[in-house]
Amino acid sequence: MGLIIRDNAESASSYVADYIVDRITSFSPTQTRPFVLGLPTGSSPLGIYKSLVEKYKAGLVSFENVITFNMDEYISLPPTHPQSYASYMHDNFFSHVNIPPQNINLLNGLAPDLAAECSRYESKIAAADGIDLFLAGLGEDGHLAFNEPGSSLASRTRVVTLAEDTILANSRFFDDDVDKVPRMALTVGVKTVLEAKEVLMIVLGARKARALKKCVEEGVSCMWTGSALQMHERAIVVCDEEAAGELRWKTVKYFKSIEHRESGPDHSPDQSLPIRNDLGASQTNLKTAAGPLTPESTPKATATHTSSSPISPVAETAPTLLTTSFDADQSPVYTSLEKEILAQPVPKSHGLLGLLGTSSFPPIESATRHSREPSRARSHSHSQSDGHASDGDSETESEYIDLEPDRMASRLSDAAFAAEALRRLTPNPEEGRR
Ligand SMILES: N[C@@H]1[C@@H](O)[C@H](O)[C@@H](COP(=O)(O)O)O[C@@H]1O
Repeated sequence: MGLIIRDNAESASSYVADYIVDRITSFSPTQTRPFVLGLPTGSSPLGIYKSLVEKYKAGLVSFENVITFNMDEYISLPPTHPQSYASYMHDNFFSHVNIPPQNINLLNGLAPDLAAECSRYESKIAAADGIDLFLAGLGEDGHLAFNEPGSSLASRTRVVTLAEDTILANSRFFDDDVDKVPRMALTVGVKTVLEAKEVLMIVLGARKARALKKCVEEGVSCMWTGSALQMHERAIVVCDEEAAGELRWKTVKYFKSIEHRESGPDHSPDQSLPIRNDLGASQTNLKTAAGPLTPESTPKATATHTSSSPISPVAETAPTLLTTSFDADQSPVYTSLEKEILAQPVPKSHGLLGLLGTSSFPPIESATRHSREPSRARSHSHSQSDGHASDGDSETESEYIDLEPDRMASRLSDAAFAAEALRRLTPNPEEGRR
């Protein structure tokens, strides 16, 4: 899972809008091969819709061959109700762009058979060959779409009962009257979202900080269904500084650093946008653990090994070392990050110690009287208190230090080797200086 942190809601929204436009245009959708976009509602995506409308009006993107599937809808609100998600989508997006009405898919919260409505929706997504990019928001209680705490991570489109927290949070759209908020809804399932080829989640504002922390830094849990994105191989969370407010500094530093490392000082943040490449129109961005690759940072016509496992921020650094790209002379082609890593001195110690770097450990020191004394003292007082003497208890402190090399050398059968061992195992010279 990638995490993009922007200073404020506006720049986070603009990042997402740029990302979506880039995805659609690089896909080059046609009537027979449309781009399938999953869409959310709520206050968080409003800036994204505004920006998409502006880009459409500026001629930067067309929605003519885009099919949309919305995530959820309240049960019992007619589509014309100002707070229905159908109205929301019409007012904020659909009525401002060139998407054909037949390409718009919304759940019908008034359907006579709600279970059949849910099956119809899943079948229609499947018939469209799945969702290419699912844009999502995050509820204050960590919900993804309307998958409230406790929802199965294998859930599909279905009828749900809203949690009290959600009813309270969404009452702001219903004149702050909780009684006006519908109690039930239709929602795509967690699995429906996870089956999208790519997922982008927008998270804005301090009131989402706890949920974001739960979803990014803690384990995958049905109690915070947004955390399920950790299991998606192409999921990116885009948040503002306020939403990032409860993340650990280590997490923030890590995700910001990999963005910087990929873009470098001469590149703008837009460098993190998906690549347009010549590997085929449907080729999605080759995103390494260090963030989406960029045209400049990726040599043309090279294949890059990518990581596909849901891994922790710390573990994610490792796969970036394994680019398997070769130029015409069969020499490896490294990214700037890999060159940086390869330029680092090779650790001198062995195995795991070497991987961790020599500076992580203090130099190994020989045992001294100072370091042995406490354990001896503990052992001695213990034997006195319980009244049982062990073998070693009859030894004095100086006997213990002096006799240890003798005992080890005497176990060697080869006399010459034992003598050599004895010579080496003489007590620490520091002992004599004390
Ligand atoms: N069903 C929607 C969710 O899909 C959305 O993610 C959430 C967040 O809304 P907001 O962005 O207003 O906080 O709101 C509703 O509950």
